[in-house]
Amino acid sequence: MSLPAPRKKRRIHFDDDEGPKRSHSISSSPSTPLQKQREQLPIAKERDALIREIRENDVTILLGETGSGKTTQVPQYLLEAGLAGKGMIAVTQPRRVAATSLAARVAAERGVKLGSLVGYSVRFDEICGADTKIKYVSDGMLVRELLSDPLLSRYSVIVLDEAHERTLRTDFLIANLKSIQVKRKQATDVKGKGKCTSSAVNPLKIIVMSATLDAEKFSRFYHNARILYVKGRQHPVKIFYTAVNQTDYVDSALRTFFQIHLDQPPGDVLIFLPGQEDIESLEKSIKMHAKRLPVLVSLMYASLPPSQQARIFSATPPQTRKCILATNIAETSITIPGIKYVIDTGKSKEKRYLSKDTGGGFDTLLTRDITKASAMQRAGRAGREGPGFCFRLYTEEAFNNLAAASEPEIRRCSLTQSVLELKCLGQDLETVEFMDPPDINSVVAALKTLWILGALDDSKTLTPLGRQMASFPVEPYLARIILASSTHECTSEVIDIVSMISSSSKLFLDISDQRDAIASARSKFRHPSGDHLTILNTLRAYQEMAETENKSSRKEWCKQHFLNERTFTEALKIRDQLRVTCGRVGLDWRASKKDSEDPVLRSFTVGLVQQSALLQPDGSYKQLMGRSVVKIHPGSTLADKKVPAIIFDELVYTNQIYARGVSSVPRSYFNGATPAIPNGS
Ligand SMILES: Nc1ncnc2c1ncn2[C@@H]1O[C@H](COP(=O)(O)OP(=O)(O)OP(=O)(O)O)[C@@H](O)[C@H]1O
Repeated sequence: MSLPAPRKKRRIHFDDDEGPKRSHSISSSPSTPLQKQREQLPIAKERDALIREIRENDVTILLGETGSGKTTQVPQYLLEAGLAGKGMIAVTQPRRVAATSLAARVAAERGVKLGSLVGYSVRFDEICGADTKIKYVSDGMLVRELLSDPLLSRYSVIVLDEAHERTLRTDFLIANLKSIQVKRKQATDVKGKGKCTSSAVNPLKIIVMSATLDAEKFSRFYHNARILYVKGRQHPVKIFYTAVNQTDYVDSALRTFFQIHLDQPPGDVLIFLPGQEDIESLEKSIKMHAKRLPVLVSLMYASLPPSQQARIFSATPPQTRKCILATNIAETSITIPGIKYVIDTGKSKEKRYLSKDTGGGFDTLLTRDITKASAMQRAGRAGREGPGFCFRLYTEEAFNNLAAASEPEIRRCSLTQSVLELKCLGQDLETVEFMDPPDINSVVAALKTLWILGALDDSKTLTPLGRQMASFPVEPYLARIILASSTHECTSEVIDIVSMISSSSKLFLDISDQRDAIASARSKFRHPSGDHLTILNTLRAYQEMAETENKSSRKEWCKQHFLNERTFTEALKIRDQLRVTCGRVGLDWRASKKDSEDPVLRSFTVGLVQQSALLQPDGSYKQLMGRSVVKIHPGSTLADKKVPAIIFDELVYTNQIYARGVSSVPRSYFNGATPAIPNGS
């Protein structure tokens, strides 16, 4: 893509185009002790009143501007006031990066080692100890704890942070905490009368927090709970809108970045874009134009490995401006030191369930306009250490027309895992009191999937297999594959592949101008049946090499084969956890076959029966269960091949529907795979 020189041409005009003045400087001094910083936060003035209210009320809804100090301070106030009692304080976060970085910050504020008094727990990673009292936890992890401890008896206080995001897991917790609180209260009353032996008798306090929340709605749900407002923000953020709407938001972001870079005082820049592709394209353009003007570009999106995401928090070298290109995963909760300028494209990707009626039957990501709540959260990432500036790449009128808040995930995402989790708790999605009830079609689709996987019987009752599936920290279909591998005696191989699939980073690096070199470097791993066994071959080759080679040779080996080493390291950690879970459910993960091709593919077919397609006479592939015609993704080892039947990990919806992570299987594998599957096509 050729781009105009950003400075001279097509300057973007903002409504107040004087822009931030050069005289602005960041006010906080690096030598300021953390304690002093704490005392200066707006919430500090309200500390005593807050504690009093929380002590008196079972549920508190707390609203305060971004950066006012809710997330880092409230848990510490609770601890200092003795409200944790003998239990712990959990603070939920919709995103893992927020949970890990907040725990590190609060541990530093208290002068303790991370994992002692303050810890965190996110999927596949936990740093906590016996003396942990404040635990930052992803909402998904707290849901998992619920499965083994239905009264969450280890916690005295649960803080639901960033509740406005209304993730499926947060909604799940909002609903369950309401009934848990009643049960624990009853237990306390009974114990008071000397009749109870339960240890989970301490009452539970619930605190719901956000900067952008429909507080009245939450209050009504929790029996008119008390709403508290923390006034004020620590530093101002000046907002600029474009004079006219921008059609190409990547190009506009590029030009706005250089307007800041060339004209404005030091300070790092955070740019919000919808997805990885836009981020990579903007990264290239910035690097191309910034040759003589030092810019350090860092990236932040969900599929980047956690260790790489963490780089955005590292210090900016002197005389350099850091520019972080992020999706909405950097939108809430986190403080990125140095950020003074935010550029908001006004777009994000939103997960949506495409129903079978529209040719789907799967979750997909669609680029959409953000909401007012998101715009405010994005602006709030500036102005955390000093005055900040937010450049919105849309007009003020467009902002006024944005929806106030996004539709809750429960109304737009696949519910399969949630239904399974509720079943394990003895509940039904249809009968649980949610803040917003789910769409009945999504409930039916989830029940059907679980029945096909064998997690539910004909009367929608949880089967022993379903309970085993819920024990695994992966999607139900992957858990089903692992359990099927026990029958086919290939659990070792299957867990290897499932771990690689579950890793958050892409294994195969794709560099468009080196396609031939890539194909030849990786040809030795290629398995004729497709991607699943190719992944296994690649992992085996990596492990064999890693046994004898040092760190730098391993890195070189990965580079030569265009592979992402982080995928291997992350997958090996995930594998450890899956092996432990196998042990817990009585499965021998060491089970392995010499010739594993057939058993592995049979196991995968059991879990992927809904993610399969059959070759049609016209050469296209049609979903076995569903109406979509799908194409094999160009990145697959089976791209352009015609095989009678395929199974795949996921569907990607662009201008076509692509199947990704594809293997070829004989049609006969589907016979009897489930009672609902028709024979052949
Ligand atoms: N990692 C960090 N490095 C430097 N300062 C930090 C860090 N974390 C927090 N702070 C400081 O503490 C302030 C309060 O942060 P906190 O996350 O508690 O605010 P909040 O009210 O929860 O905001 P939000 O709603 O945006 O999450 C920040 O504005 C910043 O000044």
